Amino acid sequence: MALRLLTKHSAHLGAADAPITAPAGRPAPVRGEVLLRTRDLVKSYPGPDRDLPVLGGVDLDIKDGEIVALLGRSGSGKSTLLRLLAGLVAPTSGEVSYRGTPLTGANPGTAMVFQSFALLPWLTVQQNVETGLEARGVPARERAAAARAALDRVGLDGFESAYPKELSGGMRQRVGFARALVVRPDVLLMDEPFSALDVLTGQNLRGDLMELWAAGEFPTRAAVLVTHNIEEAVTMADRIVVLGARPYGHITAEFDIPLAHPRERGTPQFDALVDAVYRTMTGHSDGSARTRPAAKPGHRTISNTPLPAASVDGIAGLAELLCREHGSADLSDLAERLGLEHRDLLPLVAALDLLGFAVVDGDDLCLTLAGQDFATADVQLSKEAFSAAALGVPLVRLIVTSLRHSDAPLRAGFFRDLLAHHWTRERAAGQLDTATDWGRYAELYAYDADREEYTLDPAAR
Ligand SMILES: Nc1ncnc2c1ncn2[C@@H]1O[C@H](COP(=O)(O)OP(=O)(O)OP(=O)(O)O)[C@@H](O)[C@H]1O
Repeated sequence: MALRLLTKHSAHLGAADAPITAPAGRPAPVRGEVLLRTRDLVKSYPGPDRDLPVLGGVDLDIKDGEIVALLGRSGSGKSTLLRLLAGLVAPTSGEVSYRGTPLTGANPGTAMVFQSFALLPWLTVQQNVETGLEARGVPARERAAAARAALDRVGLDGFESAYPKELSGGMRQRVGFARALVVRPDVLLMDEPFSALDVLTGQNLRGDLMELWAAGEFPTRAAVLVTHNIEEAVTMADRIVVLGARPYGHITAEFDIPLAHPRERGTPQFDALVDAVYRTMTGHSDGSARTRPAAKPGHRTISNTPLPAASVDGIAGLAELLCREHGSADLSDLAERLGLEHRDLLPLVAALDLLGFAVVDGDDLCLTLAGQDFATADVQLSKEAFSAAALGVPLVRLIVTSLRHSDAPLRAGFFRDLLAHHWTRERAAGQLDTATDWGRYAELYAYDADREEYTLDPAAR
């Protein structure tokens, strides 16, 4: 379903159909003017015994005319930053301002599109779109016309009286976009808006939106997109901001994307940008002129070495694949051949790197000798290679040494609490799951899931 470009085809002529000029009461647009600004933005959430930092000292400007993509590993604070820009959560310290005025509540210049669509199931499509305007006190008649126009704009003319459950995922997200665009926000904030859609539906919606944007018919002045998908970011954004997670969310790199729209995957410039961003996100960038590489980790501790969500099976699968590729492979090629997104490979690549089984060299992932042993030796030797590597991982080592100093089994809660000094409960639990899987396979310790207890394997004494 293609979006209709209202100014050319619409039968409805309401407030939302007007050509894009400054809405009444707003200053006239100035290309490049800073619309949103954060300075030294810090956000922490309360932890069990101290505050857990999520974002530390973020300085970001969103300017008139640009689409900015926020990329970063899970937990780097992308969604938190978006919610701070929307004024939906308050900073712990530092400032968010809209057109020079510090926010004290919800940002009047933004509207949000959510991954989960967030439609109200008991309201019709038309009523869902009107909610945004209702909250801003727009009179009923004007509201109805603007909502119809916004629905037409996103290709949903004729679905006004349908309920969300009657629509496909792609159509529901079109309603999500109509609801945000109907208020003609200065800055549209999008939190992984395509990731709940199947690939083709997402591609179609993305293409339609970019068509409107390129034609200057998008009723917003700027947009911020949170995504995990590097190709999506390179397709849509004028600028990509990469957030790093250690020890808390901060900007590690920025990339300008100077390509004209529509952008084609597979062109050398497009692929080079995807690779450069990918290298930065995996922490192995020699970088573009604007890239600041992440600080080198020093001594490894549980606070600076989070475990990726990678199972032994997944790690072995990737190592075996590399063996079949004669020990190394171009990561972009590999992801494409496997039909994966770049991000799907990231935890496995991080795990191979952490275990010393592979190194990232430029665009290539290369097995080390230890990695070859792990992938090719018989089961016992492969386990031994894994066990030796796992003992170099701080959390696994902590569990083993704690058990060696204890005569009795140790509770998982003990390690969760230690991790919770540095990570949120959710991330601590995820890391402990990985450490459990790795240590069990390595025959370092056993884990009783019912009792939530670790016991040292006799061989590891
Ligand atoms: N309301 C909250 N209370 C406590 N911790 C929170 C809250 N919201 C987010 N966090 C924590 O802040 C960290 C950053 O979360 P956020 O959702 O912003 O990251 P993200 O980069 O968007 O992650 P993802 O890509 O997985 O969505 C996470 O560790 C998360 O558990």
